Amino acid sequence: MEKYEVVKDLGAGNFGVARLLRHKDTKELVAMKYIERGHKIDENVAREIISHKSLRHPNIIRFKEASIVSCFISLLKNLGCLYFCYLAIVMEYAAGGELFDRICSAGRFSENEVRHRLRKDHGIEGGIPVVLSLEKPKAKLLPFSGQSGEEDNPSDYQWGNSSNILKQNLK
Ligand SMILES: Nc1ncnc2c1ncn2[C@@H]1O[C@H](COP(=O)(O)OP(=O)(O)OP(=O)(O)O)[C@@H](O)[C@H]1O
Repeated sequence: MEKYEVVKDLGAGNFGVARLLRHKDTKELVAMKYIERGHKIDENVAREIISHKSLRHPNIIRFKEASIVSCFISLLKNLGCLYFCYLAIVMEYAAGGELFDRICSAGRFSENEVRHRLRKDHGIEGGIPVVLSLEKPKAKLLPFSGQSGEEDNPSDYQWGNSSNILKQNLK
């Protein structure tokens, strides 16, 4: 992980924080997600990593690598140190931000826009019935590589919880 330098914090989720990093040699931007863990990665996490690693699709954020990082934090007055251990997952950076924020600022998307997005980004033709049957998607989706750096490209965003938001708006 020494090959990356920190650019900025991206945000925090339920399980950890994400940071934007730059590869020191190639200058490639990546997102790194830190999840606090014990010494071992249990077999469920290992299975998640293996399945994410095997996903290769232009609409799915690309998994790059994972490793364990650890640090000691000194306590005051020689009380000793605390040891923290994190699972660090390096993945493709989605430069366009959160779809959730776009929905919030747009208020709601028109049916045409939803249809267009589902067809373009998810490859879903019969859009709305399929969205209504979706629970939270298992993977974060984006249409094409998020590394274009084009902040204004509405395609390069995280879908995260968006199917739930769409469900609420379409009721
Ligand atoms: N690959 C990425 N590219 C760009 N930004 C990202 C990426 N992954 C995470 N982020 C940013 O970091 C924030 C935290 O991400 P994280 O995946 O930890 O949580 P989340 O998706 O918001 O929620 P949850 O914990 O339920 O998965 C996100 O809200 C997003 O803004």
